[in-house]
Amino acid sequence: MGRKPRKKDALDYHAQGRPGKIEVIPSKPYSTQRDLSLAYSPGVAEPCKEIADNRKDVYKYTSKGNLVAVISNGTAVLGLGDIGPEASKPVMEGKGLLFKIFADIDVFDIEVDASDVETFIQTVKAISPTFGGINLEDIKAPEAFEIEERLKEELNIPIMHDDQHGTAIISSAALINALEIAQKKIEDVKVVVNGAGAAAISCAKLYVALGVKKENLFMLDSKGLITSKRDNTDKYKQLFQQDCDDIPLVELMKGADVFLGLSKGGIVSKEMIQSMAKNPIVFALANPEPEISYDEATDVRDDIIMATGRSDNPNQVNNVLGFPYIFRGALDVRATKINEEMKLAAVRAIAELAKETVPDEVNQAYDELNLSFGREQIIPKPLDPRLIYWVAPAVAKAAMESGVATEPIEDWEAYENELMKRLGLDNKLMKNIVARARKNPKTVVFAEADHYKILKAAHMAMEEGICKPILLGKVDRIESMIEEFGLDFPDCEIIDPREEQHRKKRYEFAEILFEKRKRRGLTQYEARKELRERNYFAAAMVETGEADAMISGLTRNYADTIKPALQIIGVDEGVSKIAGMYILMTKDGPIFFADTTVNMDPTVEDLVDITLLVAKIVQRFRVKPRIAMLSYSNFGSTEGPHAVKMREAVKILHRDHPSIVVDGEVQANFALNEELMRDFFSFSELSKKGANTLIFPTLSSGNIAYKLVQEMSNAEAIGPILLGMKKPVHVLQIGSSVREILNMIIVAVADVQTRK
Ligand SMILES: NC(=O)C1=CN([C@@H]2O[C@H](COP(=O)(O)OP(=O)(O)OC[C@H]3O[C@@H](n4cnc5c(N)ncnc54)[C@H](OP(=O)(O)O)[C@@H]3O)[C@@H](O)[C@H]2O)C=CC1
Ligand SMILES: CC(=O)C(=O)O
Ligand SMILES: [Mg+2]
Repeated sequence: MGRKPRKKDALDYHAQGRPGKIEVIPSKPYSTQRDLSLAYSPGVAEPCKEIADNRKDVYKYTSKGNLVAVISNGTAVLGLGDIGPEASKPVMEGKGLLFKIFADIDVFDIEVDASDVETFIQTVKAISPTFGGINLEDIKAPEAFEIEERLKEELNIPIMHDDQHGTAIISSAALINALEIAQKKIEDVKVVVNGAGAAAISCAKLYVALGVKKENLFMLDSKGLITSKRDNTDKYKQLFQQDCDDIPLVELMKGADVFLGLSKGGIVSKEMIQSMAKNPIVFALANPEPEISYDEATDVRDDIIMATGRSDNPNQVNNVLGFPYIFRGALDVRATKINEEMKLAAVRAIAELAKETVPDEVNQAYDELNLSFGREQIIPKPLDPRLIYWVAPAVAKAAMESGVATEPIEDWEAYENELMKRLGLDNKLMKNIVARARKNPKTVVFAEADHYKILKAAHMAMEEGICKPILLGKVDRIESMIEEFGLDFPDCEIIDPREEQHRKKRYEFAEILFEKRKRRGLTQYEARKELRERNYFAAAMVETGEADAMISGLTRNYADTIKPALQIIGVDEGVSKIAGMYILMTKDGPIFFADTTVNMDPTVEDLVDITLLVAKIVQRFRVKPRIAMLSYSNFGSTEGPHAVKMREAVKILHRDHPSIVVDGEVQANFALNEELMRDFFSFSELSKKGANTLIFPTLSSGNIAYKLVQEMSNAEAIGPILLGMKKPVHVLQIGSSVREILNMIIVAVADVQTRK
């Protein structure tokens, strides 16, 4: 389980580079005079006139149909309370990010300085023509109810207050499944709802609609149980009032079957959980701190079915499972509202999806062998890619059946394909690798731990639960840096191999080196001397299994760093060449580049070996490699030596490894564009789907290419990933950033985990 992020890291994350989390990117060409005259005056007048004649054409000529406003006035931001519109902006940008990555919906986040209902409503109404939908967020009750009701009546685009309905939908899906596991009937259960705000009241309403009896539902606000005897409640709270005197939470919890917390963190005790009925269902959903932590609650009851709103616990009951897909479905049929039928369709879809066999990629993302429906899987995981094509079509269908869809879908198969495409592949690879790494962290030895960037990246990886670091370097220097930068490495070994206390270990390691090199001119004395050097010591730790992987290279040249690892660990069986690969995280998915770091001018045989190494690692990352052997020539169009050697390598690969999808020699634009391939070279496998793996004729072409792509498209480059070593050794580029080092650690851990 990952630790809570440090305050500084959270602040740096938001402040670094372009501040915030969202930017606007043009979706049309804009580089020529002609482009500009189409994009703006005079060309832009044409769509304006069309829309003036027919308002609906705004969907045809502008981004409205895929643009949602996430709007808040900052009066109930997470569980932080009324912190104002500016302070709510990080959350709203965060929602925008989630809308984009999970459902490809564009978002403008809008923070309105208006806590009075009327001003807020008028503001939203005035800006509503811009948007295809409106997601109201973090507005406190009871104002939130009136705001949503009025806007729904007065506007005819989908509007949803996420904290009310998103939460109600997800927690209802979770409740249905939890009750099934607990073998309890919804009409019999006693439910305690702590909190009587926007989220709690909406959840309670849906629970009652699903069968919970009102007399069995006890709701509390900050002043106690909602009863008919109180005069400080409002009409929304009164829906759930009990005709009795106040009963404190601690008493209400006794014998309760379900606890739903939508209030604030840390107000439920272990004793309260202890006092609940058999198989208690506890949804402690306050953010960021739940009413009781997952660990505390599961500590006292083995029979508990426990959920929180957090991503670092099993059963994340959070509206992120709902709002992206509910809006996706609503926008795709151009629904005029989000109605009860659509919400119930989402509940059913989410509840049912949790019972489906979990695809391997979801298991891999969470490093589980077999996630399956049960106490720790009452709802789907947020990274489950099926959510979009389960929930959005269900919502769209319900909109059509209930008569609020204005653009009905006819071809459902095509729609589902479109949804899958929308999801893209962009950073799924990394998300999956990180999630897997966190489940099974490995020991990584850092040969240059007395460098701030290494310490920082190692610390971040340790905090993320990705690795257990071993730090090599001058101990006093490392310790003073740890102190200076406010880091903290509990239970972490810090070793200076030169120190006398490590002589015995050094000599043991030296024997390994001596054995391997004694017939190549190395004396025992020299071997012992070499082991004072940290790269030798680190390599020996990996060789003996004291560490799982090694990372070095930030401060020394590549050849000097790799030599000790080659001498002590050596290359993998059957491997004659090592090679270096980069992963470029493009918006169309990861593209693998090789060889970018080791072989200057590979021969045909070298190219075959490199291709096989790359194919293997790409498969280990659970991506099916589609390999292009790149050139300036296409399938024999020129006879230059670099074109010929790529062609020859393809011949050998086709002959000896027919199962690998590889082709060439081919130019890069053709390799990456299946349509272009189809037009000219439809005989090639790459015409079915473009390449995701690029092999270059020389080190300079590979190295230049990845750096160009990295700089010009802002794609994140991960690497160089060293291929062909017997054990995981990864060599950084001199001057790598903290982020690049962190990515390398993640890859190193994945390398350990995916070796047989
Ligand atoms: N996991 C998820 O998906 C979601 C979680 N939430 C979380 O739910 C919480 C509430 O959000 P929201 O409904 O939007 O906010 P609101 O401001 O509308 O409601 C907050 C409610 O909590 C009550 N409350 C505060 N302190 C206590 C207490 N000590 N005991 C009992 N009740 C208390 C308030 O009481 P009073 O009425 O007396 O002021 C109020 O009814 C937040 O922590 C939020 O992060 C919200 C949406 C989704
Ligand atoms: C998850 C969410 O929307 C909230 O806590 O407010
Ligand atoms: Mg919210």
